[in-house]
Amino acid sequence: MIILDNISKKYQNRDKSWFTAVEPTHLTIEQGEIFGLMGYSGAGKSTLLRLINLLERPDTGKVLIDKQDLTAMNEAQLRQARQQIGMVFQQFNLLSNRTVAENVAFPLEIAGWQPEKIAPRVAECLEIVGLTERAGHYPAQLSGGQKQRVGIARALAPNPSVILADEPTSALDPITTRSVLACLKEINERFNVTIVMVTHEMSVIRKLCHRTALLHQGKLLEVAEVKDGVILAQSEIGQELLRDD
Ligand SMILES: Nc1ncnc2c1ncn2[C@@H]1O[C@H](COP(=O)(O)OP(=O)(O)OP(=O)(O)O)[C@@H](O)[C@H]1O
Repeated sequence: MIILDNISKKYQNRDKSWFTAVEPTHLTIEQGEIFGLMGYSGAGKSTLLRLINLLERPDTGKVLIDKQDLTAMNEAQLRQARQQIGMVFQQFNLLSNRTVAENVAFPLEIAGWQPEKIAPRVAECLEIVGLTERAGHYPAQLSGGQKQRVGIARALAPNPSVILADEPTSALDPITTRSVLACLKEINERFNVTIVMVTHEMSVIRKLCHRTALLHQGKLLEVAEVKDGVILAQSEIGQELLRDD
């Protein structure tokens, strides 16, 4: 369902030399999977995630989602295709001057939903994440876990087939992390939404993911299965990451 075909990304350093953040990578992520991207800091995890929805443009290769080639699209087509792809951020990225309900409504307004369809969809999404009671509150009045659940409701609102999550629980304590992971898992199971998630927390991969990619210095070392909460990594770096955990 998501095919990354030979994608790569370089950045230019201040001295004009080039730094490769993601080496040419081929990766297939199945519909309905919860797929992890793990690796040490600087491995290229966030860059790879942002290449999936073309927040970063790849230098080489193609990104195919549901057989649509995002890399071949013009801006208008890409805007349309991105409605299939929600995003959840480590620091939530909520609009502080909008209420919870207005935050969740935001992507629907941008996508041009008919006004009368927005309120019921917002109510539905807030119910899914357990925040119906907080609809009229502002982000500053919420706990970190509640803010992240608003972020998840916002990502879910346009009915995406894919949610990209960049360290969604890194700013949260262990108990709040558990409830946010349960929320993501429920969304995956109920709506068959594919979730691709960057995390440096092995426990998050163990609890949630079906498979995980292991990245190191911009290279995809392996794709490991997660079976009964055990990450079946074969590579040396994979073993090391698991030992350090
Ligand atoms: N916009 C940019 N310009 C220049 N270099 C960048 C840019 N974005 C990322 N990089 C570099 O690319 C490399 C990979 O970064 P990336 O954020 O993808 O890694 P990561 O695995 O997510 O790391 P972390 O766990 O620390 O967030 C890093 O060395 C980073 O400094």
